[in-house]
This record gives sequence, C-alpha cells and structure tokens, in this order.
Amino acid sequence: MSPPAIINPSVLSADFAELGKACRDAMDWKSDWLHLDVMDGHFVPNMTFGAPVIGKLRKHVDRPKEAGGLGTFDCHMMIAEPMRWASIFRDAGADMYCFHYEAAVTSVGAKDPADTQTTEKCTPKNLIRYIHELGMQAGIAIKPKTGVDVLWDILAAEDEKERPDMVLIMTVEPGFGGQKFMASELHKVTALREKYPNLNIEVDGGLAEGTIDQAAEAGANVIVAGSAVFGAKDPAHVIQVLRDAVDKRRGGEKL
Ligand SMILES: O=C(CO)[C@H](O)[C@H](O)COP(=O)(O)O
Ligand SMILES: [Fe+2]
Repeated sequence: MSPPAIINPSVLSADFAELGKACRDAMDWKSDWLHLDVMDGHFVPNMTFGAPVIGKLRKHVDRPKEAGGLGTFDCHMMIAEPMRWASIFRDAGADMYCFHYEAAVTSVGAKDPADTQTTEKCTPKNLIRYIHELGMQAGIAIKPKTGVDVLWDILAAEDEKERPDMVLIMTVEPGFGGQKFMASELHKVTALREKYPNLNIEVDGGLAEGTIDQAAEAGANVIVAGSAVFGAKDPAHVIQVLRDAVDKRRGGEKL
C-alpha cells in the first residue's frame, strides 16, 4: 500500500501580514504539514520570503516530533543556488528541504551564501547527502518541462544518504499560486508510483476539489494546496476532501 495522505497547505495564498496566524489556522484545520514556498526572483519570476520569516513562523507551530509527526515545515526552495542556503534554512527550522533539480544541476556546490571561491559543481546526490548530514529530510522537485527520467538514477543511488525522501512533481510552472492544474504532468506520478510504492510523492499547483481525484489516482500522497485551502469558506472541509481522495485510492489499491 502506498504511504498515507499528507495534506500540506501552502501559505503562499494566505495573508502575508498574518502568516503566523495562517500557520496556526492550518494546523487547527487538521493539516499534516505546512508548505512554505521560498522564491528568490532568479529561479522563478517572483519573490516571497526567506529564512528569517521561517524562523519566526517556527515559533507558531510545534516541531514534528513534539506534535506526533505533524507540523513538518516543507520548504519548497524555488531558488537558484540551493546548496548555499541549506544550513541557514535548517537553522531557521526547516524539516524538509525540497530543492529543484534544475537549480541543483546549474549551480556550484558552495555551502555558504558568501562563498566566492568554490567552483566545484553541485550535483543532486551531493546536495541530498548534505541535506541529510544537516539533519533535514531531502526533497527533489521537477518543473513541468523536466522529464521524470532525470530522477531514476538519483532514486537508485547506492548510498541511501544520497536518495531523496520525497519527490515533488510540479503541476504548474513554479512561481505563482492560483494557476490552472496541468493534468499532463500526472504520467510522471504514475511512473514513480509504479516503481516506488513507498515513496512520498508530492504534487503542487492547482490541487483542489476538482483535480484531486486525478492526482490521487495517479498515486500522489503529499498534496499541496494553496488557493483551494486559504481561499475556501470552509478550509477544514477542503482538507478533509483532499485527504479522503488519497485514502480512497489507497483503500482500493491498484498497484
Ligand atoms: O509552488 C507553488 C507555486 O510555484 C505553490 O506551492 C503552489 O502553486 C500552490 O498554490 P495553488 O494551490 O494555489 O496552485
Ligand atoms: Fe510550492
């Protein structure tokens, strides 16, 4: 059976002047994790917030171990140089550091924002190892134009410290909330689930009551939803609908 549903509201669609309240509300609505979209204005054409804000939000939500596994800060790093910032986000309170494959393979392996000396290339496996050494879980995300094939070698890494804990399949072009769900990306989820029944597979972008069944059917279990949750009259109900869709698919396991 595939892993349990993890419902993961994105605060991208919340009122940024009241982010602490948004995080507390989302946990009251029975969210499992919180999805924090970090955008740098380079990797994506938008900017959100960085480690100082995440450090402040951490004070509003228990660490997962204190809350029985709930309250994971899933940091979706839409930034150009993910290795440089990993330790800073760890110190701020990130639990899952989910970087983009496209950013990793085009950046250097410097481990400090101020490092101008390092020229060695970053690789996804080295970065995953480093994230694990820092004590975080490692996620790897791919954009719609990136094929799922790039992930096979990484998922099959001989050393488990170089294997990701989660894969994120983007179902919109990263950068903005409230975009239309791209069902064309779900074949990647299906292919991953066939090979990896126990992997946490996250989908992000346009997930809502009208699109969750397709994503759940493909095998996604970590469900990000921003506008569908924070724009809802009854966010707790939406979260329950998302969870039920994943659980229904698990109950009638097809794989
Ligand atoms: O990574 C993202 C955008 O790049 C967001 O997590 C995502 O778009 C969530 O918003 P919505 O559910 O409204 O699509
Ligand atoms: Fe995201």
